[in-house]
Amino acid sequence: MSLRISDLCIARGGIPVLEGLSFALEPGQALILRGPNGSGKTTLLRTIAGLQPPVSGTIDGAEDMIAYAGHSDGIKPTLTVSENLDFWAQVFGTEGIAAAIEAFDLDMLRDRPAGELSAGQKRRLGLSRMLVTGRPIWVLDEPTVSLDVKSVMMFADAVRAHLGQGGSALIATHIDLGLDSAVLEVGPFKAKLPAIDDFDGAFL
Ligand SMILES: Nc1ncnc2c1ncn2[C@@H]1O[C@H](COP(=O)(O)OP(=O)(O)OP(=O)(O)O)[C@@H](O)[C@H]1O
Repeated sequence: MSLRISDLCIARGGIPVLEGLSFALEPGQALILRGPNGSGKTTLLRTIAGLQPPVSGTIDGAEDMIAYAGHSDGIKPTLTVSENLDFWAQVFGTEGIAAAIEAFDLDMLRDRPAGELSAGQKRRLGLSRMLVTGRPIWVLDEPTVSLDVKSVMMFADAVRAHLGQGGSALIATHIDLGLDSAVLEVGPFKAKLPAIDDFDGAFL
C-alpha cells in the first residue's frame, strides 16, 4: 500500500509550520526526514499518523496502515516486557511476539517490569512494538534516541527486514542509519507566516 501526501499544510499550536509538501512512499521504501530543530518533522509525523488534522491537503493510504512511534516509548511500566508486547498484539489483533523479542534482543528481559528497564532498553521495547502491530507503514520520530551503537544497528536491521517484506518506513532522524533510503529535507517547505497588514502594524 502506498502512502501519498499531496500539497499538505500542517500547523502546531495554531501556527502554520510546513506547507506545499507532496511525496509518496511506496512498499519497500524508506524515506528519511531531515531538518533543523523546530522545523516541523514531529508535527508532520503526528499529522500523518492521524494524531492531529492537517490544515489543508490530503493524506491517502494511511488509514489502518500506520504504526507510529513518537518520542515517548508508549510502554506500560507495571507490565513485563512480554506482557507489554502481548498487550499490543491484542490491541492490533495480531499473534505472536517472538519475532519482536528476537529482533530487539529482549529475551533476557522478557520477565522484567518495563518500568525497571534502562532508557535504551525501554526504547528497544518501544520499537519492537512496531513488529507486533503487523502494520505496513512505520512512522518513527527520532527512533534511535538512547540507543547504543549495537542497538542502532539492531534497529536498522529491523527496518531493512521490514522493507524486504514489502513494508515502508518514514523516519525523522539526525543520524545516518545506513539504509538505502531517500531523504526529504523539510526546510524548503517552511510555511510563510501571514503578512502583517497596515492595521496590525499600527500596534507594533
Ligand atoms: N505542543 C506544542 N504547542 C505549540 N507549539 C509547539 C508544540 N510542540 C512544538 N511546537 C512548535 O511547533 C514547531 C515545530 O515543532 P516540531 O516538534 O514539529 O519540530 P521538529 O522538527 O520535530 O523539531 P526537533 O528536531 O527539535 O524534534 C516549533 O516551532 C515548535 O516550537
